[in-house]
Amino acid sequence: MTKLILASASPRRAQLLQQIGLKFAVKVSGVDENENEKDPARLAKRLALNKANAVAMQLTQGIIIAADTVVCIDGKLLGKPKDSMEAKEMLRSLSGRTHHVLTGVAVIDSENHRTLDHVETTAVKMRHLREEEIDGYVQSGEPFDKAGGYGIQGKAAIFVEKLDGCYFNVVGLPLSALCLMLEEMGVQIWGRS
Ligand SMILES: Cc1cn([C@H]2C[C@H](O)[C@@H](COP(=O)(O)OP(=O)(O)OP(=O)(O)O)O2)c(=O)[nH]c1=O
Repeated sequence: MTKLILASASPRRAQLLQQIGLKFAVKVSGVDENENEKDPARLAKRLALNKANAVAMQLTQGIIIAADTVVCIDGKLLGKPKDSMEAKEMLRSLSGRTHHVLTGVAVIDSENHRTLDHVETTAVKMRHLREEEIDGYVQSGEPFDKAGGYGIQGKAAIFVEKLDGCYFNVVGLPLSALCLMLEEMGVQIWGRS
């Protein structure tokens, strides 16, 4: 059976693959995420490809899965906040408005380097956030390893009013799109375990 390798340090991505019953190994790419690209979709795609390629180069067989999630509002990219002040600023900018979450996904067959990529976009509308809610949320520590400074799967669930698109894409891996890519790569999704 073809081996799957998740090129990610994100516990969320591992959990999402586990949720759909896939068995996989984890190999962290360690790629530098500082790319000089302002277009959100191009950035998410490039970083996903960089992560997948970095791991594919170290292997001779197996299908590599990598992803990168970015948050975008008013054409501005929001990465992971570096401190509380930045986390609060991000949340204030998302308050009462709709933003977009884009996840770039790359799937590479390390045997022949055949590559598939995809960018999935989800629109997320947050309700108005009161200043004390922003403070409390930032104090919880949840924002810091997450693009846009929030995790929809955690306490920030109560901030989300409406979502248009794939929920799992916001958490870090668009599962339905990913499975179509894996099938295109010849991976059988059902009956693997
Ligand atoms: C918007 C949002 C992002 N996130 C997370 C998903 C990603 O893990 C993270 C964005 O950072 P990424 O750089 O995409 O991923 P990562 O650094 O966590 O892991 P790796 O590069 O090794 O794969 O933000 C949530 O968990 N929930 C959310 O609601």
